[in-house]
Amino acid sequence: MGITYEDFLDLDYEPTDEDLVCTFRIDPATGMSTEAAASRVASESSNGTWAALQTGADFTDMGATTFDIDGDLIKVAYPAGLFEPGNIPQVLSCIAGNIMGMKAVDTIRLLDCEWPESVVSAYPGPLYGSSVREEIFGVTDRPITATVPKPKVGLSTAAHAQIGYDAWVGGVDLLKDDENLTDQSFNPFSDRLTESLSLRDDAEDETGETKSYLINVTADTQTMLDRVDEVAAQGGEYVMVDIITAGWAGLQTVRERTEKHGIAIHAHRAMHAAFDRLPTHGVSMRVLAQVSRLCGVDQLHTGTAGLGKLANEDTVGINDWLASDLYGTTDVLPVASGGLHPGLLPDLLDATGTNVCVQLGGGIHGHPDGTRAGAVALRSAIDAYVEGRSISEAAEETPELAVALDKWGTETPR
Ligand SMILES: O=C(O)[C@H](O)COP(=O)(O)O
Ligand SMILES: [Mg+2]
Repeated sequence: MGITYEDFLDLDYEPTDEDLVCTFRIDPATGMSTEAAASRVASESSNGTWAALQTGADFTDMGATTFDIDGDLIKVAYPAGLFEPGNIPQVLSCIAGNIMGMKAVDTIRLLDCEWPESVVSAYPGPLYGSSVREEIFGVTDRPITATVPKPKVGLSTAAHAQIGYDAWVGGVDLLKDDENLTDQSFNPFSDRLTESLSLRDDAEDETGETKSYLINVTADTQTMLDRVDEVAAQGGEYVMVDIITAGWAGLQTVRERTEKHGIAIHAHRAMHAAFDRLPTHGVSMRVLAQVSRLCGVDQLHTGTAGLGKLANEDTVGINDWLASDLYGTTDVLPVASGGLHPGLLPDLLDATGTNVCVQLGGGIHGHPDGTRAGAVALRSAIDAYVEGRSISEAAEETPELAVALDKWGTETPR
């Protein structure tokens, strides 16, 4: 039986509960009909190719079906049996593999996936999700907060830990490594872990509040596992992984190890914009977030609803999906980060709600009176929002917030 690409188009097909349904936006190549391009997408991403096959060999039909075409949007149904259980790299090699570069389409963007339970049940999902707020910090009614020491790299270990201390005693919950700080000579991983957790303990003693640290373990997989073990041995509650640059396979292996230690995963998405920034091509952040939830990250950067320094994106829509029911899979706590300062908090929290983590780097360490004042300004803005007080009222009671508002107002930085 020859397979030709017309075999992959059936506008009468009704997807089953077992199918993974993907929505793509396509721009057919010149001279190619939308139907032909849509069929090639289903073919190349499942079991077909450009030529009609005449092998004559028997095979299990794992072909996908394009079943809906609506303008430049198409829907493709994939049989669950096409996907190896628990193997995200293989799933993405199907639904975001060759089709991203094939000539049959000038551009193509994977917009959304509707995941069947049979695929989802093969993944661990998050260990904590948004319950990190209560389970780790005992917080139920406010966002948790984080800060990245700046300059993002180059600080000595002692300076990094001291900045963390100043932020913790100022009211911030989490110290966070930046995405490109791992184990460099100026700030070695093990030293940074030990010194930061030691000052974390001091800050807890001083404030009576739980404090924690998002240390970046990103590296080759074995090194990441060793670092997870090291964090666990030193009493850390989190690890941070640059999930795009570390890769999905590495993340899945780290997730297996964090399960053993009861450690939460903070997912930074550096390099995501290589896939999701162009509206006509690539893989949407919505799909990257879906895959991250299956792999089991607890916290994930999802943008700032257009308010910060990063390009605008569907932060709220992605956050809603991360909180949605997915056959009982634990949710993910969204992280708003990138160009935020206290003056933006009311609008941000109006958009995202308070079941989030809010990270400020420059918005704390750029405070005219330094890190501790910047942390006080952030925390007072958060507390005011939760208590229903306006930020200007809060500023009358908290001079550090007044100084931050005087410096940055409510303007969005670039
Ligand atoms: O890693 C991040 O999220 C950013 O580096 C945040 O830094 P910023 O708050 O200074 O933009
Ligand atoms: Mg950063």
